[in-house]
Amino acid sequence: MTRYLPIMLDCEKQQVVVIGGGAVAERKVSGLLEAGAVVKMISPSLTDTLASLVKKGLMTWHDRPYAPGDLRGAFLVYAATNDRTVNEEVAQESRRLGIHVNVASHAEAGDFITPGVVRRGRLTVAVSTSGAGPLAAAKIKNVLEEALDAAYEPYLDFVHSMRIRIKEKESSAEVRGRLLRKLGALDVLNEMKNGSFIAWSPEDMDVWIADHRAE
Ligand SMILES: C[C@@]1(CC(=O)O)c2cc3[nH]c(cc4nc(cc5[nH]c(cc(n2)[C@H]1CCC(=O)O)[C@@](C)(CC(=O)O)[C@@H]5CCC(=O)O)C(CC(=O)O)=C4CCC(=O)O)c(CCC(=O)O)c3CC(=O)O
Ligand SMILES: NC(=O)C1=CN([C@@H]2O[C@H](COP(=O)(O)OP(=O)(O)OC[C@H]3O[C@@H](n4cnc5c(N)ncnc54)[C@H](O)[C@@H]3O)[C@@H](O)[C@H]2O)C=CC1
Repeated sequence: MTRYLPIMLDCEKQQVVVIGGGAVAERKVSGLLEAGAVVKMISPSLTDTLASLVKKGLMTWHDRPYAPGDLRGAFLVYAATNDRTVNEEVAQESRRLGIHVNVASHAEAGDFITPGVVRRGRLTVAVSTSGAGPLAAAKIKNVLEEALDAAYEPYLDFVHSMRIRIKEKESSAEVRGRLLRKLGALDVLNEMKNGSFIAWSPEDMDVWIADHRAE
């Protein structure tokens, strides 16, 4: 069994080449655009949704089959045609160029796979079965979708602003560490869940910081 390394990759403004324009490519593109990637698709046909993304200028499309040379300059590659041989060729060219590649038809030919994803603002939960059962991954994802409260989004926005403020204000690593640990223990998530949370002003944040600097 391949033990994949889960990492969070910053794809903002990075060019990603997707070969094939069917239902699978459409799903991969939706995740890529959400992550701010610049998508270039090469395929002799497109789903209606992909065609409308092209029309809106949200991705580019080359209306032809894959040809060697198409992957040059890519940050990542997705081989998502319904032709295993073509996907294989795409994987080989990616390898030669040292670009990581995802192969939709037979994952083992590529070197990364796509997890099911749940997002709540800054929170990302990714589910993978290491390729054992994509539908099982989707079902587990749905369980998490139900379980993860919408309040995680404002909660993490709050944690983020507090963390930035603490890092700006505190030059001592020891005090900073103490404050960040106390921030982690602050129970504002429940207040957000039950609607009793009152937003903190920058002054409120500074008062909390001053009150919690000491051991
Ligand atoms: C290995 C992986 C590689 C990759 O795609 O990156 C892969 C591979 C393959 N999937 C196949 C089939 C299906 N995949 C789905 C759905 C999803 N597949 C996804 C991921 C992955 N699929 C990666 C592993 C993830 C993990 O670790 O668990 C999800 C989670 C994420 C996403 O795609 O965005 C998304 C659900 C998202 C959601 O709903 O939220 C459905 C259901 C549907 O289409 O509705 C079916 C049909 C039912 C079935 O076959 O089970 C086939 C067989 C092709 C054939 O032989 O015909 C292969 C090829 C192979 O097994 O090598
Ligand atoms: N990884 C995953 O999540 C899943 C993978 N699959 C696999 O992925 C493959 C693709 O699935 P779908 O998108 O549903 O197929 P599809 O038949 O809807 O789309 C295939 C696309 O590839 C294009 N294509 C064909 N030859 C090409 C070439 N030489 N160059 C560029 N583009 C080319 C077609 O024009 C079409 O747009 C399936 O054959 C299956 O093996 C299927 C389901 C889920």
